[in-house]
Amino acid sequence: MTARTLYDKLWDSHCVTDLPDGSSLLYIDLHLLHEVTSPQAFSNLRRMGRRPWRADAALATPDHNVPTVLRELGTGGFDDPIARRQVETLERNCRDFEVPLFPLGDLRQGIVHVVGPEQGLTLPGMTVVCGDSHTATHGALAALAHGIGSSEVEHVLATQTLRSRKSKNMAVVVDGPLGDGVVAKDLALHVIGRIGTAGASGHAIEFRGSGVEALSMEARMTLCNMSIEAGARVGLVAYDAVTQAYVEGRPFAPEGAQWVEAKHHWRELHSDAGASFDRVVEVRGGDVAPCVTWGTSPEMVVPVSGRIPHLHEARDEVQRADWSRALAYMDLPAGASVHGTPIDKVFIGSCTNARIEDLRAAARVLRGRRIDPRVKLALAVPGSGLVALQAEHEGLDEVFVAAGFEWRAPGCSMCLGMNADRLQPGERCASTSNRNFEGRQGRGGRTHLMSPAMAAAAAVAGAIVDVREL
Ligand SMILES: CC(C)[C@H](C(=O)O)[C@@H](O)C(=O)O
Ligand code: SF4
Repeated sequence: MTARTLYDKLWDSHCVTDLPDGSSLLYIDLHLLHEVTSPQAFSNLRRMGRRPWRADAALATPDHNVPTVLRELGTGGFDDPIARRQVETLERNCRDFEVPLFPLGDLRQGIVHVVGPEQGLTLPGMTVVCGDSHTATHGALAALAHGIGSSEVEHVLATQTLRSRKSKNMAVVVDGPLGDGVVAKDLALHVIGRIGTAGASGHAIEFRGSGVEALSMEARMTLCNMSIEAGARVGLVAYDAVTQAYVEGRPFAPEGAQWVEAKHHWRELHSDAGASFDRVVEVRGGDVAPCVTWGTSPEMVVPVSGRIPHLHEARDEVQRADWSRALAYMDLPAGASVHGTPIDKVFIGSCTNARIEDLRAAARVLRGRRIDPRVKLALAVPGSGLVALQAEHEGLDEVFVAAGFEWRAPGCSMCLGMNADRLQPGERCASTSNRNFEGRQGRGGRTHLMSPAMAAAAAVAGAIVDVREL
């Protein structure tokens, strides 16, 4: 048998049939839903008199537009009528269609991409979809996971299958461990800086090599989460002892004889020796530095000791125009160093960096320190109620609050401008999220993407600094 990649194996084991137009029908094991991309799907089902094919293979939780303070319906936080209606609609749809829901107030509620793995709903070898591009996150567990559109949400609900086209295989091979103070977020930004935001278009990325094997599950999720920012729909990491240890004992993970059998199957979830990749990108782990974006795309990124490029360094006219526009929007001069750029707000959260390890990393920097008076607002937003509980158990909330941060309730929060947590026009934010396009965190807001420890360091310094020097 020919050697197959992990992606090939996952594809083959879920392909129901190949269709005449070159696409295939894939069986979907887990369907995650949130309030923004599901209403239309449910209302179409209702109109057509259809029921979900397997409601128990779905899980819904509100995340994008939930307030992170005063969350009860009827209190001040929920003053946006559209947001409120979407959350109420999700609750009603889940009730009517018998789809399991972790509602607001449930300790298990949170950002879907934090909740799925945390609950053991996302398991190795599965296909996982959600009406959300950052579904790639779940690929860290050796699952074939990607975002789908609203009409596909309806299709998956009705049939438990998805029409899909196979991507090419790409390997990002990380040789050797990351240096001290350098984390998966830096690696993701480093790779995107090298290959660009379209660099992995049409490919499924498998992150591999000793530098990836050394990463924790949380870190692997951060890495896969940002595959979409490199143009890939899918990010993957092979199953190994780290995956097994993470999954074991989670609420929905298999138990007893099923656990033993599952482990046996999961052992195959890696690319065969000799499997060929259409594209290979090699990174030396030790070459990666803490990274910070300076522009309005994740590829506009430099090491924190680096400087913003000069316009004449652009590869062509198109890039020059993009850089010029980005610099005007960000109000930064070409050629300047990013180090020392003053910031107004700090956001530690999102499906990229709101897991327990991320909060621990930020708290380690903040312990015994205060945020700089120039910082108007610093938010720490755990990715789920259970992450919050764990953090509180470890006293991390107290570290954040003592440093001057606000400790908020779980949701997407300031990752995107869909709830009350926003930047004001012109404000500059050190953010652990994944997107920095114009207006992403609020109209006129300026985003600098970085790791949790770097964001914490920026909060303390009131400016972008290298966490390793703090
Ligand atoms: C709202 C949702 C469809 C969107 C996505 O697909 O990614 C959001 O999560 C984002 O990060 O921009
Ligand atoms: S945290 Fe941000 S990136 Fe993740 S799902 Fe929410 S809005 Fe999208």
